[in-house]
Amino acid sequence: MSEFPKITAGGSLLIAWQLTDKRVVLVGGGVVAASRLVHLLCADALVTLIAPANNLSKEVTHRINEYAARITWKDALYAGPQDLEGADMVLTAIDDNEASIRIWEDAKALKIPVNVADVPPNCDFYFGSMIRRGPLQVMVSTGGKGPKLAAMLREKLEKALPPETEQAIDKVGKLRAKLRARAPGVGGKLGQERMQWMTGVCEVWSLEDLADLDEPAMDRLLDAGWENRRVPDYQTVLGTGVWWKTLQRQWKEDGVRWFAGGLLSGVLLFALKRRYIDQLNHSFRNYIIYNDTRILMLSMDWSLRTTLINSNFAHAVNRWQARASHSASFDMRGV
Ligand SMILES: C[C@@]1(CC(=O)O)C2=NC(=C\c3[nH]c(c(CCC(=O)O)c3CC(=O)O)Cc3[nH]c(c(CC(=O)O)c3CCC(=O)O)/C=C3\N/C(=C\2)[C@@H](CCC(=O)O)[C@]3(C)CC(=O)O)/[C@H]1CCC(=O)O
Ligand SMILES: NC(=O)c1ccc[n+]([C@@H]2O[C@H](COP(=O)([O-])OP(=O)(O)OC[C@H]3O[C@@H](n4cnc5c(N)ncnc54)[C@H](O)[C@@H]3O)[C@@H](O)[C@H]2O)c1
Repeated sequence: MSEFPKITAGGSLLIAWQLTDKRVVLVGGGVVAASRLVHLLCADALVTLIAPANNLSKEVTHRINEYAARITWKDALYAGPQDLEGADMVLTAIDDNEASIRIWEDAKALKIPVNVADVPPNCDFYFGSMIRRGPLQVMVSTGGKGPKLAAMLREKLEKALPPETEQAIDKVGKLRAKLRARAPGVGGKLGQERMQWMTGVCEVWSLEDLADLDEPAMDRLLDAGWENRRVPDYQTVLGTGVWWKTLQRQWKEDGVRWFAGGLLSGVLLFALKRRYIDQLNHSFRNYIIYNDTRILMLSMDWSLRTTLINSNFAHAVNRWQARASHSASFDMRGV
């Protein structure tokens, strides 16, 4: 058994190719070309699109207009190697096999990396199924074995990503830039310390904590943490503000349940009040005193109480009994 990880050969090299302002020639104007165009524009490439006007897909037409500054459109069929001059990458997505093979050969002669959609032997690199969440990009590749499965797995992974992923990455990016401003330079002891400290923050702070970082909190984290070469936790950096944050988070997570719970308790309380409290209230207010005995009368209305107090008691009780017999429950207690 080796202490080093076992190598699984036969895969692809998955890399994040930097295409900003590099020239990419894309041949074809159908739906596949449209999806290639999206990937290229997301990577800030400069695109030369070669495709005749008569078969342009709606999306490709839309992109040409939307990104006029980034896309140079040649309304023509692929003409030969001169079309590839100065390109850093070539992509084809056309329904003409022979033309595809010619483009592949021309690109090879010019040593330009090329992808011929759906023709694995004519690809220096394959596309994969992509997740894009702000700065986060995930590519699922099955090494050409099952593109549809790749797309389905991508959907599963997408659902598994925590919602604060994007923000957390953005905030870490800002924090790292601030850290570099305080401790500039490449390599050396300072570089080691910087990396150790950043690693510590990422390990100690949850994605949610990181996503919550604002400018002042970043400065406090750097003042208290980096300057002393230690990693304070979220609570320490936020101070008393942590209570407010916790409340906000719980509201975000559980707000709907809180609201429903509140509503339910309200309704329950209201019902209870009507059923018991009102009755009690009523009974305590509606007593009469007869021969020094306080007589409580439940569910007795005000008019009857007034009658009882103001008139002959026996007469009133008779009236009350008459009412009680077909309406309220009653109770008479000496208190
Ligand atoms: C991931 C994705 C990215 C993209 O292209 O942007 C992509 N194909 C996608 C969809 C897709 N492609 C096909 C189907 C039909 C169902 C099926 O066959 O499964 C579906 C499903 C659908 O359409 O839903 C047909 C197909 N594709 C290739 C062949 C040729 C062959 O296998 O020999 C054939 C058969 C043609 C035939 O039978 O005649 C070849 C390639 N397709 C690749 C990428 C590369 C390897 C990716 C990997 O390693 O997984 C590779 C090698 C080269 C390349 O094109 O770069 C995109 C999903 C985007 C998304 O939705 O997320
Ligand atoms: N990898 C994938 O995800 C995937 C999925 C489906 C299809 N495909 C393959 O990709 C290719 C394109 O698919 P599509 O659905 O976009 O096709 P499509 O028929 O919609 O479009 C083909 C485009 O290529 C253009 N074209 C044809 N010959 C040309 C040439 N010599 N020069 C310049 N432009 C030319 C046409 O004018 C048209 O705009 C097909 O070979 C298809 O099998 C790949």
